[in-house]
Amino acid sequence: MPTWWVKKCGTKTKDDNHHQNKTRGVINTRGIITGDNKTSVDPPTTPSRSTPRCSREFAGGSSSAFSGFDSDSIEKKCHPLPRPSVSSFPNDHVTGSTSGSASVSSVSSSGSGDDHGQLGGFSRGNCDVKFNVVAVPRSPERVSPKAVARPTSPLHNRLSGVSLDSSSTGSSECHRLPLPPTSPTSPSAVSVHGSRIGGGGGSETSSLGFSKWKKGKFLGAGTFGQVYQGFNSEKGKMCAIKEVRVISDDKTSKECLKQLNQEINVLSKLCHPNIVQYHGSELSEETLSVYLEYVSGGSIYKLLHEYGPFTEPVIQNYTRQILAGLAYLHGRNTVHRDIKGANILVDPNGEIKLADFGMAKHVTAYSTMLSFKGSPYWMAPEVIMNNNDGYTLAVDVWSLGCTILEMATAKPPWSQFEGVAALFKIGNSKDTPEIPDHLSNDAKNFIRLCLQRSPALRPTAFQLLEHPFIRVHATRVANTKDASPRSFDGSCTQPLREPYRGRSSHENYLTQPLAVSSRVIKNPSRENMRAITSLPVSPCSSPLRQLGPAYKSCYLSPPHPSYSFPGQDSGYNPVEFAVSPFRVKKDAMIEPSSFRLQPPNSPMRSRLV
Ligand SMILES: Nc1ncnc2c1ncn2[C@@H]1O[C@H](COP(=O)(O)OP(=O)(O)OP(=O)(O)O)[C@@H](O)[C@H]1O
Repeated sequence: MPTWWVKKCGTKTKDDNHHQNKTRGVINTRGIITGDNKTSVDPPTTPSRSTPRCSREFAGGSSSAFSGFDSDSIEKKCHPLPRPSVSSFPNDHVTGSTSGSASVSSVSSSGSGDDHGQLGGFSRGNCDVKFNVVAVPRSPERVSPKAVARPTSPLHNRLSGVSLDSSSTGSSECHRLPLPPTSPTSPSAVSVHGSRIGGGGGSETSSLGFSKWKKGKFLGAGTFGQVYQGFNSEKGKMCAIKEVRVISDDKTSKECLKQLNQEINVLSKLCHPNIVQYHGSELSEETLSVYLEYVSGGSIYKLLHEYGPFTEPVIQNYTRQILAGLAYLHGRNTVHRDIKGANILVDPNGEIKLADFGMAKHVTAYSTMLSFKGSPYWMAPEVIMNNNDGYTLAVDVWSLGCTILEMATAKPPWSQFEGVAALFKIGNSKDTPEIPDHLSNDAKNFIRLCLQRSPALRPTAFQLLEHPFIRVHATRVANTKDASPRSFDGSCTQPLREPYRGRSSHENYLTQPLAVSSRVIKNPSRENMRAITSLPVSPCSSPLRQLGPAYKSCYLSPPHPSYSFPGQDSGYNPVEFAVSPFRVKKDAMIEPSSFRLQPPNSPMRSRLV
């Protein structure tokens, strides 16, 4: 074990943990909601939410302002829906549009507009394929091929009044267009924008220009939209279609669009075997749809819910892959901000796919995030105690530690605490979550490293790839002659695919992280953290420090899972977060009961008001 692991570990004994546990109070569970089990529910036919279920941010005012998509950072730049751009594709890319339709580019995850260019050289099958958000005509008779050549096009009239300014993006590159679904519920999706989708299968647009992608069964509802299976009846390929209804004068819709747009902006630049692949997006008169790689196994949360805690080899295997995805993401100075079991998908071969990038954010060397985003139980202390200090990529490392505990126990850490009590415990105590005794020393050490309260002390995702807990497993996989997946026990799953051009081996991929442009991000030090503290004041600070007006319009992330087991009072109350307003009042720190339960069908999961 490298010495720095030991140094960083801040070795804790079992007794320490035991002592910490004794100091905790336990607040009972008040209810359970379904998480991924939402899939069994019929999808809503309308957005129906009068308020966002959860925007997962505390940034003031952002929930209602579609202009200025992201109010969370000091960058203060928008995350616009892409604006129309000239369509200059060859024949196989665009076959029709209307006077009211537009091909619009999706660029810039954060408005910072820097280093994404480095993605250009990477490819994973279909990764060189880019798509646009496409405004689709409402009815077929309005299709006019001439419209395709327009240099600009008005945005969808449903989005009038909504700032979709993308001037900050500075991109005018043309993207290939996605295949829109033809759906019984989406009669407008008749304009065809041919492109490859789902792994470089070439154009899947019929000669008539009609999409072969059909919206299929409802997979589940997230905070900001519904997810359906998509099927191409010609190719037999599947995708996941994430959909948000477009209602221009509806705050919920705006918030959902903002969030989905954020996801498009980030995902469209990523290409990695452990990150759900973005295929394209499409704006119709009624919906904004995002086409994603379909991952049929469901989320880690769902697996935990159905099968119980994972064994250590599985945890090792999954953690290695999550880390690989995170290292790639962080190498692009992008932070996920909502790492948790519910946002990590597993394919039938046990391959991990990070998903749900609605919270993801690009950070630069000169900026950091100051808003309050994420899911409470997986949230890093510095996020909760966001007292103008800001935070960086290390928040994902903390959340990874929480996710490992989640995999080991089928509960998130701190689940014995409710609402503000949990936030307080994470943000304002010196405790660390209990680490199950049955885990190996390597696993415990790894978790402790991730859960160091000081973000500066947390290893980076790159460094963690070298940890014995990961290395042992990675070596075992690399040495496996028959690399095909044989079992689901974590010991013999498919090795990571070659993700980048020019990289020759899995080992190489694991051990040679991409260049990180920011010193702050690559190896956050105290010095860097000090630099961060000099940044402008956050519009929204910690809910534990200042329970004032700044929290109006701020939202907490839904802690998706309903971890509760027979005879077990976890204290983790998903209802609080999943369906009820999460009200933080001045007395909330003292009186957790100020979190009020809402009717189960309440549209909003959690919200600070
Ligand atoms: N690419 C995908 N392939 C298969 N299923 C998916 C895919 N993306 C999402 N899902 C499923 O769709 C459902 C909704 O996912 P979504 O990411 O919108 O929200 P979530 O992560 O469940 O919740 P939240 O947005 O509140 O974090 C989940 O059950 C998820 O497992």
